[in-house]
Amino acid sequence: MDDTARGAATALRSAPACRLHREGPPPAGPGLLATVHHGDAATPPELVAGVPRVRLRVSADAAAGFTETWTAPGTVHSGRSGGMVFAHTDEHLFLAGHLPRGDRCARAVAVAYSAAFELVLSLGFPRLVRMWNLVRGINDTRSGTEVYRAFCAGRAEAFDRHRARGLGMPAATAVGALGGGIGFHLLATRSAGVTHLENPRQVAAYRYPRRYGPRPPSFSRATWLQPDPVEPGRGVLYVSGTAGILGHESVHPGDARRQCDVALRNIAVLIGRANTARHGIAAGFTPTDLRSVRVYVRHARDLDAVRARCALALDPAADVVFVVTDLCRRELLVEIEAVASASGGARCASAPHGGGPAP
Ligand SMILES: C=C(O[C@@H]1C=C(C(=O)O)C=C[C@H]1O)C(=O)O
Repeated sequence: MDDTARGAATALRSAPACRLHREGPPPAGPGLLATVHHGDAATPPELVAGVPRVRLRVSADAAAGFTETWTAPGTVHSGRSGGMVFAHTDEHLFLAGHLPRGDRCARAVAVAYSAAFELVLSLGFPRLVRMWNLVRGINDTRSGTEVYRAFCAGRAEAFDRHRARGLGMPAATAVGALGGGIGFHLLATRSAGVTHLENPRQVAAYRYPRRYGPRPPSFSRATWLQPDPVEPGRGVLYVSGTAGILGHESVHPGDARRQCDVALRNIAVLIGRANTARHGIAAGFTPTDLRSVRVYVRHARDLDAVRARCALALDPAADVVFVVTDLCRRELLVEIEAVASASGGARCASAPHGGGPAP
């Protein structure tokens, strides 16, 4: 293969890329898999000019809105099925679905998520990489069970049904939303290497004890996507929403600043070389490598303190958005998700582990 052909082949074996835009939706470009608007209106996902469009209402402050675009190299095909929309290249799939407001019980979630997993499998993308779940009234207990707990029970049932067909639990986020019922979107891949990571500082979420709900949450702490089997050091690490939880317990109730520091330290250990090596991944990261960072804050009054703590740990060049919304446990005040990429070569292979403030 000459250099040009090798370059093209490498590009085609790349992970989906996320960009955050604060100035409204960007013009459509090649390889656009989806746009996700975080604004003042929630609508069921739709195809606009053949591109999946998700509109979420996460924040009361419309001025805090932003648009996220997902791109992947190659020709994009898109479609609709059973109220869901999707787009894929040969290698990567984006899929979005929605449950109306009245359907936040375990049964409805199990049905909707099972349908999504069926579609993922029938389209030929059996490796889940990343999932987002935006849940209206996530801490609402008026039905007798907290909405998040009912959501977890339904989602766990959907994973149970598909486990035998090889569907693993990917990195995920589940946070509150102000509009819609439950909106979800996901990334999956056909054949790229996928490794799900756990964090030595935290009990695996799928092993949380029963006191947090009848079924534990179904997600991994991070997922490493390695597009090319012969380039083990090149890939993307998708970091789940990470909060101030040690073991399985929320720490520092009422103190957003200290919860933020614990979340940052959790991420530092999760993505650090000691932990990635333990999972057989040939790249390691520090918090300054994080990009497409999303910081969810329960109360607007904590924004300044959380911003200041994040500024100490993150790279000044990182794209960071702050979203004010509810989180999966009432006592949690801050949660952080992000992406880290490695282009292969010495830098990532030798990156030190750790970084960020101590808990
Ligand atoms: C913060 C936590 O969980 C949150 C809930 C998730 C889910 O249920 O998918 C995923 C990540 C976080 O958004 C945690 O348990 O550590």
